[in-house]
Amino acid sequence: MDYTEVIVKIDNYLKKNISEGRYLHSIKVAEMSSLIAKLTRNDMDIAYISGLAHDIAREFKVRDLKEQISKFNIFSEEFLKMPQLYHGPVGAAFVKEEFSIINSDILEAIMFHTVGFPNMCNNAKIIYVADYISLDRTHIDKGLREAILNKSLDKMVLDVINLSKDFLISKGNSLVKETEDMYKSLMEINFEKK
Ligand SMILES: Nc1ncnc2c1ncn2[C@@H]1O[C@H](COP(=O)(O)OP(=O)(O)O)[C@@H](O)[C@H]1O
Repeated sequence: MDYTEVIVKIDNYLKKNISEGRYLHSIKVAEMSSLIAKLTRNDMDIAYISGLAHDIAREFKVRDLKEQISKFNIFSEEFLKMPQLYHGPVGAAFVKEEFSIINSDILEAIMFHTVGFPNMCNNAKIIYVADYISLDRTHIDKGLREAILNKSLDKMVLDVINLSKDFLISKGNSLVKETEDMYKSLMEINFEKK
């Protein structure tokens, strides 16, 4: 895969098809993804491409998202009740079709970026964290961002799950099963073996 060519194609698509605010967010997530990949010794180009494309389907019509989610049979009932979560899997299918991207690390990262998934690959963990702590996210201050970036990748993910949980609880909502299961699997890896 020619990374530069793919980045230019996705960038051109985003500039034409999504709002300016969402485009700026996509660039910031791409930059943060690449930084996290560097810090955790993962592939920076793969992370950048995934971050850039993660929200490619965020502004698709709800009717289209609903129509396409039926292709996926891995999501929980709770997830399926929330069309605002569908843009991950639908976006992954879209980049495969539109840009012939077959790299599974990229597709998995786009697919699971909003709620995560148990045992997802490192690149997917990177995008999950980057989407929450990118520089355009005003609810994260510099100190908290730096504290998260100083941790191992799994502990970054655990921090983001905890922050999302607090946020959702404050709004009267809760984490979907995918995120809860990811939390449990990470706790087993990080703490049970001690
Ligand atoms: N793990 C989760 N469980 C349940 N709902 C979630 C979870 N993560 C995000 N949400 C909700 O899904 C919606 C979309 O989230 P997201 O795509 O991260 O928003 P944004 O447009 O800010 O990128 C938000 O309303 C958010 O509260």
